[in-house]
Order: sequence, then C-alpha cells, then structure tokens
Amino acid sequence: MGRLDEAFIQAPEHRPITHLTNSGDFIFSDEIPTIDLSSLQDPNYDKTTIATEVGKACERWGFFQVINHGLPLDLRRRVENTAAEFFNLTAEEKRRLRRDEVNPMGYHDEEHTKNVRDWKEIFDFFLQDPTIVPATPEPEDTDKRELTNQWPQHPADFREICQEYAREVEKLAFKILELISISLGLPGDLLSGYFQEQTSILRFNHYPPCPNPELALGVGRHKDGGALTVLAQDSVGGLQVGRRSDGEWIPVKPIPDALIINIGNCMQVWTNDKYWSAEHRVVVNTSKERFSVPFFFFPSHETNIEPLEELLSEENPPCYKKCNWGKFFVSRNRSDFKKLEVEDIQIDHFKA
Ligand SMILES: O=C(O)CCC(=O)C(=O)O
Ligand SMILES: [Fe+2]
Repeated sequence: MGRLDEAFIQAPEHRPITHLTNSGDFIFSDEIPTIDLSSLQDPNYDKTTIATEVGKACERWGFFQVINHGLPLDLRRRVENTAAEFFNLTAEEKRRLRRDEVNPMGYHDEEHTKNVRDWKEIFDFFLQDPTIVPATPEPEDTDKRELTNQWPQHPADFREICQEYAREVEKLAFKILELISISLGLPGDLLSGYFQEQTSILRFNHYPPCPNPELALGVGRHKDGGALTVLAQDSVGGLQVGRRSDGEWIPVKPIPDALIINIGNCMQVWTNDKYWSAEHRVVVNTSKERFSVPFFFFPSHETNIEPLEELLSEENPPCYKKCNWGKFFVSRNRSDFKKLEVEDIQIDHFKA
C-alpha cells in the first residue's frame, strides 16, 4: 500500500490511541471475558451454565473469546498459511479477482469504513454459492440477484481449505447461536431457521505495516451487521472494542488458538437492546503485518429483523421497527464499495 495518501487519514477525533510498551508492543486488556467451551463436548452436559456466561458477556460487552471451541487447530493453521500465501501474490494476480459493482466477493484493497479508506486488503467469499440477495436496496424492488464466488488459481488448494474451514466455523457459529437463545430463556433452536439459506461471508483481512499508524486505521470504527461474528486473529494484536459502559477503546488481547465472538446488529435488534453490538476498530503499526479471519454469520435475505416477540412486554416495548436483512445487506455493500458522501446504513436508522 506504500504511502499514506489523504484518503486514509482519520478525522482527529477518530485517530487511534494505541497502547504501546517502550519496545513498541501493544498493551492488551484482560477485561473482555474468556469462556471455556470444553464441556459442550459432553452431550449430557447441561448447557445453561455456559449459556449464562455467554449471556452476561453479550450484555456487558457484546464481545468475548472462546477457548476449547472444537475448531480443529491444524485446519486453522492451514487457513492462516493459505491466506498469507494468497496476499503474497502479485498485485496484478490479486486484481484479477477484484470485486466489482455487481459482485461484492473476491479481492478488494479499497474498502472504506465511514468514508475513510481502511489500511488493509481483503478476500471475501460466500458460504453458499450462489447466494441470493435483492437486486437493489430500493424497498419497492422485488427483483433478486444471484451472487457467486471468485477463486484464485494459486495457491492450488486455496478453495478447498477455505471451504473446509467455512464448514467448521459455521458449526461453531450455530453452537453459539444456540447458547445465546438458551441464555435468553428461549428454545435453543429458535433462531437457527433464519440461517438455512444464509448470506454468510468468510473474509481474510491483511493489514500491512503502515508508515503512519497514528493517522490511519486498519478498519475504521464500525458495528458488524449480522447475527454474530467468529474471528480468528494472529498474535500481533490491534483490535479494539468500544466498552459499552463508557465507550472507552479497550484493546483485545490475542490468546493463542482462541476465537473472538462478537454480537452483530441483528442480535441487538432481536434482543431489543439487551445484547450489545459493540463498535470496534483495528489499529495498525509500523513494523508488523497482521492477519485476521472473520466469519460473518448472516441470515437469509428474506429474514425480517425485529425484536423477538417472546422477549417483549408492556415494560419492554419494541425499540426497533422491522428491517429486511437482504435490503440492509445490499445497501451496506453498496455504500462501502464506493466512497459516497452519505453515511452508510446503521441499525439506529430503524429505532422505533
Ligand atoms: O481484524 C480484526 O481484528 C477485526 C476486523 C473486523 O472488525 C471486520 O472485518 O469486520
Ligand atoms: Fe468488524
């Protein structure tokens, strides 16, 4: 990416405060909960204990890490290696897989978050190929569009490894979804129906070293749109979470082999603001490149997102109006593709 041109520069109030030691390493915080999922492997185990822990973390932080999560570690290593190999291809080779106006999947190095360019390059693919979405964000337009993946020829086993990882991370996402439902006092399978046809995406993020990490961000502050995100990060660090209680930016400590789970907008709406979709961002540094692999667990395009009836009462009336996920998805994809002069769509726009 080389030079930091103007498009990357954050407004002064959004420039990163990095927590660095004297030797230039990040200082991390232990505040964000870590939850051990090992007892899920015992089919006779009562899930309510873990579900309660998950619920508390969703409420206070909207973020937690999981250990002993059952995702095979050798597969994770293979994914990390193949992603690094992919980003090592020449710019020309990567740009052959460039995403465009019609198809948002593939390679992209010009993503903007809140209209400022991110210091990163990415590769995206859908779990379901093809994935059906609305043709346009216009509410009246009922046309649909089929979106497909694009794959590189090298590394040779790239596609196979990606798809194997996607299947495993999806299994974990369904387990977390079940724990969240239980934590709300609801049947464990209440939400899973929304994901039979899904619009989920797996992404590889590569953050190269940045000459001016005090001015730019790897990803600008944002909330994830979907139900939840399962994120694998390497040991470099840089992810920061806005604390629910006061908005303070808290750096997330890399724990070897752990996965980070965060709540997205859909879950915040379903739970009528009980669970929190936290703002987060990524800071970069001058010397170390960083890789991360988020899995965005997105429902089917037909899903209408609104507070779950089971959780509403006279004392807890709905805080949101109904929003169609497909339209939200398409609108977001359009606005982060181009640097538009308008703010991209947010759940707050659906506040009742
Ligand atoms: O790289 C990370 O740690 C987080 C990336 C992220 O928030 C995103 O891709 O939505
Ligand atoms: Fe994110």
